[in-house]
Amino acid sequence: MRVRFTKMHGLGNDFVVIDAISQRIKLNADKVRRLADRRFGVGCDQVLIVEVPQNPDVDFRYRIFNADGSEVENCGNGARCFAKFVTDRKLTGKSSITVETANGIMVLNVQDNGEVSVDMGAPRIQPADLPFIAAEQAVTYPLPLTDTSLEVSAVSMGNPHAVTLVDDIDQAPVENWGPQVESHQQFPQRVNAGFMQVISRSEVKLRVYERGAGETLACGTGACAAVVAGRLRNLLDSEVRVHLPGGTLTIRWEGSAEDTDHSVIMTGPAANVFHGQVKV
Ligand SMILES: N[C@H](CCC[C@H](N)C(=O)O)C(=O)O
Repeated sequence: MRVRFTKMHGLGNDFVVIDAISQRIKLNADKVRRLADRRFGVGCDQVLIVEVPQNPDVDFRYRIFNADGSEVENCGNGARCFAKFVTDRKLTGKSSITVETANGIMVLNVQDNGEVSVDMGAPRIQPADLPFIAAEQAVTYPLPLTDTSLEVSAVSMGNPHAVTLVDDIDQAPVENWGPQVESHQQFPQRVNAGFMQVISRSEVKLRVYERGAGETLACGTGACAAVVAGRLRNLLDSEVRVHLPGGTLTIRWEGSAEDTDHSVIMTGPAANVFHGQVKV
């Protein structure tokens, strides 16, 4: 079956986006892996499928699949690209769009300058929310690796994140620590591994070894989780510029360790790369 798609990216975190409203598509993990393959397929970090919502009060549903074929709960850069996709293709005339994902309902605002601001909802920091196996909830947890032990913060943005502070992001052994954290036995559903260098109370550098995709040039939920982790440790103010290898996101969160029930607001760009058709 031939399917129309749009290749997009959010700060270099790249996606194959498919309109499953005006075309029929049946995907399975093998087909996702083939689509995402950078040699045998189109190539991307995640595949995003735009669908009719199940909830009549919501504008769209969108599903998120990692390059390894796993379906996941949330994707920050993907949400911004989804908003640009449905706007550009006139699937909606709204600039404030509601969308349901496996994690719940989000509101996305397409701004005049083309950037998209997303209410990512409130973070969850109970270990069971990730899930993360820990004796009790804490701001940081020791996480033994083969040749060292990290101190991680555990934050769910609907999807799980383990955030580690590093002194120098460029020297951090992400290719060694990332896979060990991602598949650590204390994370039964695996985890996205974030490595954050704090520059100031309003600026950080971040690299993310993503669950199911490896190190990406940017991770939206990872940037949200990193700011939450930084605020739980009282290192960051409520608005932070997060510098990722692919570019910068602005993250706002008014919450604290005492009161996490505040939405994280992520703002950043979304870009088209090309349109195409592919046999799936
Ligand atoms: N790898 C993530 C999903 C994609 C998240 C990322 N691309 C973002 O922008 O948030 C996970 O397995 O939870």
